[in-house]
Order: sequence, then C-alpha cells, then structure tokens
Amino acid sequence: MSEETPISRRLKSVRHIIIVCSGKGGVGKSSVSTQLALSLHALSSRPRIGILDIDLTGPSIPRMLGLDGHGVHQSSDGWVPVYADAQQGSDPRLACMSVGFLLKKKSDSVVWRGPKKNAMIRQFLSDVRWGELDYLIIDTPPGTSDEHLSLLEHLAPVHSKLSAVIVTTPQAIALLDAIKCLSFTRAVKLPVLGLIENMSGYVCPCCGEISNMFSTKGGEEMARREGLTFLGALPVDTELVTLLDAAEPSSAGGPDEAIDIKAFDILKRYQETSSAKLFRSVADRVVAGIAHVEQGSAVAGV
Ligand SMILES: Nc1ncnc2c1ncn2[C@@H]1O[C@H](COP(=O)(O)OP(=O)(O)OP(=O)(O)O)[C@@H](O)[C@H]1O
Ligand code: SF4
Repeated sequence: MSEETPISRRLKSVRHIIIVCSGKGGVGKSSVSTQLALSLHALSSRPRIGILDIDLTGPSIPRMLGLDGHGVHQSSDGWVPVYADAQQGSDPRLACMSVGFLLKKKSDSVVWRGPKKNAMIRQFLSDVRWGELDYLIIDTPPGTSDEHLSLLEHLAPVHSKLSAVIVTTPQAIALLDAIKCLSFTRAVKLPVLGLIENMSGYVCPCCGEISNMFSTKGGEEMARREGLTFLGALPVDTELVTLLDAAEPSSAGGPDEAIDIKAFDILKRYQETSSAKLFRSVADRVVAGIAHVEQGSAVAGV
C-alpha cells in the first residue's frame, strides 16, 4: 500500500467500507443504506457504524435518520459527525455525515460541477472524525457518475477493505441499469457483496401479508445469472415510508435535543416494522459477505 495520506490516516480505523449503489434513481438506495445502518446497529455485537451520504444533489440520509436540521461542528481534529443514537448515552455508535448538514435550508440544492464535487468528497473522506468504525456505509448518487469515480480514485489506493451492494427494483428498466452498475464495479475491481431487490411486492398495512402487484424476482434472477449473492427482496412497506419520510424533528426540548429525540425514536420504531424483520437476514448476508472479502476469498461480481 502507498504512503500515508490524509484520507488513509483518517480511514485506517475503519474496518470495512460498504458502497451502496444503484443503476437507476429512486429505487431505494438511500432507504437501503439507512436500513443497513439501523439493522447493523441492532446486532448484539454492538458494531460501530458510520453512514456517509455523498448523494450531493439529493441528500436524504439526514431526513431518513430523523437528523434534518443538524449542522456540522468543526473541531480541532476535523468535522464531528452527527450521532443518530446521541440520546442513548455516552457511547453513541451510529455516526452520520451528509452534505445535507452543510446546507442552510432543507430546500437549498447543490449545483456543482465535477471538480467541486470531487473536492467535497475528498474533504468528507479526509476530514470527518469517525473514530473507530466497524462499518462505514457510503450512500452514492444513482448511476455511475463523477461521485463514484472520485470515491474510488480516493479510496482504492488507500483502503483494501471495500465492497459494494447493488440495489434494484424488479422492473426490466431498473435491471438494465443495475447491469451497468455491475459493469462499473467489475471495471474498477470493486467486490460486490450482492444484490437487493427493493419494492418487490407490497406489505398490506392491515394484515402484513406480502402480495405481488407487479413483477418480482427480476433482481433474484439477475443475481443468479451474474453469479452474485442475492441479499434479499424487500417489499413496498407503507409503515417504512411513514417512519423514514416523515422524519421531522419533534417539538420536545431545544432544537438539537428535539432532533435527537426524533432520531432515537426512529432507531427504536424501525426495529418493529415488517421491513426491519426482513432486513435482518439481508444484514446477516452482508456481514457474511464482508467476512469473505476480508479473508481474501474470491468474491462473485468482480
Ligand atoms: N421498500 C420500500 N417501501 C416503501 N417505500 C420505499 C421503499 N424503499 C424506498 N421507499 C421510498 O421510495 C422513495 C425513494 O427511495 P430512496 O430515496 O431510498 O431512493 P434512492 O434510490 O436513494 O433515490 P435517489 O435516486 O433520489 O438517490 C423514498 O420516499 C423512500 O422512502
Ligand atoms: S392482504 Fe389481507 S388485509 Fe390486506 S387487503 Fe388483502 S386480505 Fe385484506
């Protein structure tokens, strides 16, 4: 491995980096990144988790974790991440950083060209004070854009424990884009932990029964064809949308305290949703896939 850089110094205390990507927009990449963070957080091994949102033009992780409204604090040792479990006591384990924390208003948008995006990503990788992490989940924009190239350019030379999760929906158009995303990971030799088929069927809000309104299993078939691990199918779950999309700060306490209470509430309530129950096996497969990558075993998808 090459000489130390600000990024390698910062990330040497991160055990594994999981890049969450999708070929197409709106297939649920941010919701999968959030659910992965929440599910890993609930493991009895109590891992330390970071979630970095580099979807610069559409950051949604702060909203999904109930952290909208927080700003970034600068310390002498870099940017301090925002902790979703700050209300849990003195040893929070779910750290979050997003361009959303840098915007003055939620409605502000980032209109940047490639070099500025690249500089922002470099700063996220070199300046955030994550501390020791077991998993750093990186939520990326849809497709294979400047952000992906910058990310790989910065990470590949300094961090060997990198892998990707691909998210798709079962429809043919999303699958075509997922194949493009897979080709990208192969071109840059990024191991793929597996594929998630999101919005596969529908959870009835009355009885919890899963019905298949549209096509399903497209992702599962693609995984089989491409020799990828199928990490699981996640149905459309209205309970999940209510929880993650309506994540406005509660009115209790002062401004930051109100946000932290909201985030803590999401952390607890998520575990009771049908999605959380299904996601547990996805998270187990991700953890098993990481063990393979770390042992240097051949990984499907490369
Ligand atoms: N399994 C699901 N059940 C119900 N709603 C879902 C599910 N997955 C995602 N959603 C909802 O669909 C919308 C899009 O999801 P999300 O923002 O995660 O997609 P994305 O792929 O990250 O989008 P973008 O292309 O904007 O980055 C959100 O409102 C999210 O809450
Ligand atoms: S899934 Fe069950 S509760 Fe939902 S509409 Fe069908 S029968 Fe009714």
